[in-house]
Amino acid sequence: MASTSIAERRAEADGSLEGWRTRALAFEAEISRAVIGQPHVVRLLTIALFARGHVLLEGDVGVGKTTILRSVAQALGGPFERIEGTVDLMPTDMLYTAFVDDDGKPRVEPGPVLRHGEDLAVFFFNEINRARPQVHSLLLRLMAERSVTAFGKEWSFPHLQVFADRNRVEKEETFELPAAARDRFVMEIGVDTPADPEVRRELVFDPRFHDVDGLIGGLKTGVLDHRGLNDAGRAIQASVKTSRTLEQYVLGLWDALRLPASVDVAIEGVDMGRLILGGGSPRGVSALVRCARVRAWLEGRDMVLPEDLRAVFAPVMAHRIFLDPIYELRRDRIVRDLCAQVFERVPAP
Ligand SMILES: Nc1ncnc2c1ncn2[C@@H]1O[C@H](COP(=O)(O)OP(=O)(O)OP(=O)(O)O)[C@@H](O)[C@H]1O
Repeated sequence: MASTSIAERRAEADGSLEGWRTRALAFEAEISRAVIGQPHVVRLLTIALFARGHVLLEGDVGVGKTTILRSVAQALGGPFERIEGTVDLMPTDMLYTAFVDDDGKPRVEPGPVLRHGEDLAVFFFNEINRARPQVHSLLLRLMAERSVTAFGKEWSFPHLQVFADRNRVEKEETFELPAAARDRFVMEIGVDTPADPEVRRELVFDPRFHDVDGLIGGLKTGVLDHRGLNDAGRAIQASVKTSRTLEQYVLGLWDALRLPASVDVAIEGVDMGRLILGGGSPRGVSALVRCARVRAWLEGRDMVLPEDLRAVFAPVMAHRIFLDPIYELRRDRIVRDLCAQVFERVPAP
């Protein structure tokens, strides 16, 4: 135990990528103390953090989405703000609050995005599909440019990570995110109820999991320094290599997504010739490679392998595939089959 912590401290002290990796694994372990049965989701969120991309979590009601995102914010440390999506939320509510104070004077105070100045580390948008499109477009700018204009000046948030969640059950009074907005999320991660009966038993019978504030409050904070993530992310991208054959493989996967019939992908009840309206932008495919590099690094390698692409493929690519509207209702199953078959049909190096 003692020797691990000395090794950890040494790794921290040298500030190298190996030190960052040690801390990234400690970060995952910390989150997994509060969030059980979701190692896959925790790994994907860590990859997104180091790929410097925003994330949308989607799942049934009460599967722990909020708990996961709050745990990430707690373990990361740094200023954290959260807003609830509602139908009457105005874009300006993200930026400032106007009210009449005790002396009857009008006052304007910074809202959640501006409250911590430019050091904001995590902005969590709860139930994003309950907010109206005007709010989405401000969020979009914040995500794409990490900046907003308010109080007559430009604010930039160089360390900002946006997390959003939406439940996939309720469709009443909700506003779907436009395709362009979804493309700005580096990943969309599906969260399901854990399948393991032992994990389910713990979730239901262990009172620790009934008290979210206690659960999250018990986590260490500042396991990663949010101010160093941009540099660490850049160093990972520069140091993890892709071979020429792997690059060919990525281009092959990309082609297969755009023209699935060309590699004999067949999905029951689907006319493969008309299924795809748009399949993966260059932004999407470069996000795939960025995330695969981070995944390789977390696994202790400096070379991307096909398994790294496979690990991040669906969360990075699925939401960027645009289908003919007649298939939208069956989207989840179709896109899952499509991604799986693309991997089967395109020969890996
Ligand atoms: N895998 C998990 N690990 C730890 N706690 C969990 C897990 N899944 C569910 N919970 C517990 O279930 C409860 C509901 O979780 P939470 O509020 O995070 O769900 P949610 O998916 O955000 O729900 P909603 O869609 O209503 O916002 C909390 O008490 C939380 O601690």
